Amino acid sequence: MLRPLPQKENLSNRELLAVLTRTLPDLLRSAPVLVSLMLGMAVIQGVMPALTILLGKWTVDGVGAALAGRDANLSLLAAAWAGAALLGQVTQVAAQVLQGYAADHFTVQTMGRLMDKVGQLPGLDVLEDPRFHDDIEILQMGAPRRPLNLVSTMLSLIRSVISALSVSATLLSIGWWVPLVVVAGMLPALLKQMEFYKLGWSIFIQRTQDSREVNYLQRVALRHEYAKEVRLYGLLPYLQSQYLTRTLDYQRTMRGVRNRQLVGILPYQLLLLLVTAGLFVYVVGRAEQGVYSAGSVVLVITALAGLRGELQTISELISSGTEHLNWFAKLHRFLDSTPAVTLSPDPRPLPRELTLTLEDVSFGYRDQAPVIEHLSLTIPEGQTVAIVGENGAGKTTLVKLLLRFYDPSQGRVLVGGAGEQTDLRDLDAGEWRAQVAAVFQDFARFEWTLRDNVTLGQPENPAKLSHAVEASGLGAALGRVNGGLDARIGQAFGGVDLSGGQWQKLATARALYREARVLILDEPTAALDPRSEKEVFDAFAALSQGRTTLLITHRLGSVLMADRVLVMKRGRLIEDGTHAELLARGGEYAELWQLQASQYGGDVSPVPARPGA
Ligand SMILES: Nc1ncnc2c1ncn2[C@@H]1O[C@H](COP(=O)(O)OP(=O)(O)OP(=O)(O)O)[C@@H](O)[C@H]1O
Repeated sequence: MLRPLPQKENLSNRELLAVLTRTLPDLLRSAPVLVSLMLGMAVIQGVMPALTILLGKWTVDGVGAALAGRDANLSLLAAAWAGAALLGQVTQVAAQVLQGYAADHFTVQTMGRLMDKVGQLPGLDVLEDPRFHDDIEILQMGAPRRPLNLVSTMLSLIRSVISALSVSATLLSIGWWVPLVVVAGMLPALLKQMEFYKLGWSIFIQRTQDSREVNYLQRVALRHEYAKEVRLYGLLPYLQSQYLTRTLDYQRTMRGVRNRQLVGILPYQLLLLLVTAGLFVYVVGRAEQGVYSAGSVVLVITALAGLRGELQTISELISSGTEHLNWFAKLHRFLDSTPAVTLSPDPRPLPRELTLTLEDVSFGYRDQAPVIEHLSLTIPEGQTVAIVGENGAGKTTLVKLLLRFYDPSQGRVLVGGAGEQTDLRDLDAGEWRAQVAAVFQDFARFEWTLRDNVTLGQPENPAKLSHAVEASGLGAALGRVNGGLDARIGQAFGGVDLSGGQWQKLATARALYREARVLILDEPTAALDPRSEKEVFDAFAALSQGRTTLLITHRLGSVLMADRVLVMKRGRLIEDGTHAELLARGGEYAELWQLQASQYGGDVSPVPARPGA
């Protein structure tokens, strides 16, 4: 039943480098002091291993000299050991403290960038684009850790490279060719290791895409919002088998990669072993001949072990750095996305009269077929208009165009009376939307207090609030909610759960509280019982006086509150007139009306008809 998601390509090395050269200066600019201090710690930590190796050599040679009765400044060496150990401890603690600061800073900064970007998207085109659904979730989850992880990885890489170079440099005391032989022996193993990491990463990428579906399966199996269907339709075995199939498949693939990695790297490890063993035998042999000191033997042993560890660390760091850079590539893609709906840089003033005009408007979502076609109509300010039509006719899409969530692909949406008509694209989107209140079909259920759910960030006006709560019918429902308007709702934070109808009343109260000049009601009473429906429509009828009201409804009885009815079919306006005119015409509207009237024994009206309607 579930289709596999399309696989995305792994970024090439050149692309990764481009992401890195954009990201690092960004991060450095955002916290120059912090990053510089962290860099300082990394450099100190980088030279520490070489210092320790040299101290080891000098100490062994010093002890040898002292035993032979020669002059050796052992107390100075002891002080140097203590100083190096102290420096190591201090830099380690300081690095951890700085990391804590950096984590806090980068989390706020990255979430801020994401939210700023969303603030620059006045429309819904980017957020509703399925190509960004995955990315937005991955970005949100990664924002608190990826920037710090990348900085830490880069600093650790710098530390490890310095450490590897300085440890190699200590081998120069044995011979100029020694570091070269060691690196030549270690490099093939390092490269092979990185190749395997890259393979692991590409499987991980595939897995991130897949994991959203696996997470979704887990959510459906475990969360309360799906529990009814899961039980009624016995979905659990299906969910379990899907979960197991996908997870076991991933584990199998990863096991294969791991095993191939372990076996594949063996010859290279063997080469490394030969080189280091050969060098060890050579140095010990030459020490026996008195060419090298005992300290030099100690130096070779510790330097070889240290170098091996550092090279292993470097390959791991490059691999995890690649992972973080892939996340940043997604961040850049989102930040660089150019929305189809853009803010006007120099918006024109809001017209005095808010008459709405659509001029030959056509629209299709993304590159899909048009869902609104050649729509032309005028809604004078103050008119109440009902929009009816079959499912998918384009009614809600029309509302999205009027709110400028999308721009028409063709034609214009204009606001204003004669002589002041202004294209919606030239207005300030925020100022225009402030004139509109809406009850959306899929309104948001914010899990806040009832009060915050109604006022939605506007200053609280007690008289307006109590009117909105009463007129929407929410007041009656409140009697059964402990805490009244201050009660928290929704289950996410242990609040009271409302019934579907109560939520709808709440959405209505929100629209009533806003007291806007244009009221949009998209199926506002679909979940209400007949008495509540009547009460809410009475409230709308009172509220719509003097306001432009667009009522989208399948309950044709409510159409009687409208001055005018628009009938849409397959994105086109096919009928336009009063209820009486359209009934008399005997077209689509009359047919729909008759159909519903026959179901309700002739009376489908929750509200008294408007005079003249
Ligand atoms: N975000 C979207 N992306 C792509 N297509 C969409 C999107 N929203 C709606 N559509 C499509 O646009 C068409 C019109 O949808 P719309 O929601 O405007 O219809 P409607 O008349 O309001 O329907 P209903 O009465 O069922 O609410 C439908 O075919 C729908 O599948």
